[in-house]
Amino acid sequence: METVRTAERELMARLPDGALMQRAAAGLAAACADLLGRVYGSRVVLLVGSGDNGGDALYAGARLARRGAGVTAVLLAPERAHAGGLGALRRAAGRVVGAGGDAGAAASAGATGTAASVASVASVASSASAEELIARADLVVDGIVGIGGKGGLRPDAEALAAAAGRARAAVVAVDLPSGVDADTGEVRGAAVRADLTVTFGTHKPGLLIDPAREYAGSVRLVDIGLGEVLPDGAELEALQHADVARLLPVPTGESDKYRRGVVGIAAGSDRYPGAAVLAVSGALRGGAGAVRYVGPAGDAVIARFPETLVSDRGPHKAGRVQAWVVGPGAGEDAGTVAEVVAADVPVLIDADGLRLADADAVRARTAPTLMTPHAGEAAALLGVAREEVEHGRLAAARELAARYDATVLLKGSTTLVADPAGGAVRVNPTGTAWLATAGSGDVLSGLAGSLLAAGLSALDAGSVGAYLHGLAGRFAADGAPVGAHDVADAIRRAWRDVYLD
Ligand SMILES: NC(=O)C1=CN([C@@H]2O[C@H](COP(=O)(O)OP(=O)(O)OC[C@H]3O[C@@H](n4cnc5c(N)ncnc54)[C@H](O)[C@@H]3O)[C@@H](O)[C@H]2O)[C@@H](O)CC1
Ligand SMILES: [K+]
Repeated sequence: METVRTAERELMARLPDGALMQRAAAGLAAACADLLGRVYGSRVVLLVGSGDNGGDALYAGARLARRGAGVTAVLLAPERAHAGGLGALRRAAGRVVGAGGDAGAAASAGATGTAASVASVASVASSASAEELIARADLVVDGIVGIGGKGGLRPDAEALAAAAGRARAAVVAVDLPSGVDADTGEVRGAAVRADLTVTFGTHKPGLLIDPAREYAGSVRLVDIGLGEVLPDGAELEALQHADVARLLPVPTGESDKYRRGVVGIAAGSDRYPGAAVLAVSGALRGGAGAVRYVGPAGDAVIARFPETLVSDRGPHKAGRVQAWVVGPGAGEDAGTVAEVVAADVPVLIDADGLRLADADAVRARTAPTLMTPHAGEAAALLGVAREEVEHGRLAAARELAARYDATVLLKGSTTLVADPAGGAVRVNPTGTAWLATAGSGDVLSGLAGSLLAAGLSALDAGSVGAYLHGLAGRFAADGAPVGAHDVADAIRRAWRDVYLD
């Protein structure tokens, strides 16, 4: 968040005092009003911490109060609440209570002057009343902590977050849900669960990554003018349709099947022939001109996809390919994995291949390598618990990329693609929970491998593959369970959706 803070400081220096906060509060109040539908007569509770995040909430609350909402601010640290915001709310006839505070005492505090006087009147109260207010509210605004938050929520804040979670009210988070890490998406303790997050200036990386993404609800960005001062080189980026359309390999008049790239699939085993069929099904839809299959499941592959070039000799002898995919359903065939890893073309390593590949051999490769672990596989490679990866996806993807000197596509609730050279990590925006189905990863590895063979870089092949795969998953599911082969079938529709958009 240092980049955001620096940009804010730079912009603030050029603007009148408080201008940014006013922009933020105006956007926040508008989003709250949209969510409420009818502002007049609605009950709004503001959860107010001791920083500027609370200030945003107070100013937005004042705007809602002027439009006839009944607004009550619950102050976590009455003596340190944003004084200007508190004054504005008071002038708009809003009420103020301490976090443990009772509404009656604080109503009188609201009539008096400074934040300090609020502290003196509201400190006696029963903790039930703040929670009762929250229970009766139509809307709860979480201004406990924003990008200045450190560590998990403190116990009094945690109690308010829990009360908001139980309430029937809609919950709007200011800038980010309090308790989530804005930089990494990590959630290490209690955090507010929001229906909507109104974030200022720029998308905070954490809001795009699970588990934080789940806490954020839908995210609305309010432009406060930071764009002009934010440096290029964000830490995260998400491809859009137009980006993907530009990257899709499309044949020209000069193309023949070899120029379009041949992808080799070394996958499947006697025990798991299906993995080979699914990887080939993805590869056939990825834009390569031909798919070569090497392994013991040739009959099953040919039966389903007669266009596949099947070989039962090892990868070395299978004929020229522009990229290899190795690992899906490979069982214990370490020899094939080693042969592919030694090839001097781009290689995608997935599933069993990740376990079987020799780390030094992967690092020694000179052509690009794309590794596609899910959280469990990534955890095994890193030697940590699976939860460690799930809670810190960004760090795990970066760490693996650095250790293996490979591009890493970390699959899961939020799919990330990290390059070993550093630079922005790509977050896939198209994922869907329906893709958590057996064999879906095999389809993705074939698809991304095909894109590699067609000439995309490992970063582009991984992120375009994940994008199409996610979209295909959505089309295939359409609200009902899907099998991996349905996803493979829907890749063509996803491709058209992107390309013809
Ligand atoms: N700087 C700017 O130019 C702008 C900032 N804005 C708002 O200001 C926020 C940042 O404000 P601040 O830097 O004052 O920081 P915050 O308000 O995010 O939080 C800092 C305060 O919270 C307390 N705190 C820290 N960790 C806590 C925890 N775990 N539990 C409970 N309390 C904790 C600290 O003691 C400190 O007083 C942004 O998120 C945004 O909402 C907006 O008004 C837009 C403009
Ligand atoms: K917040």
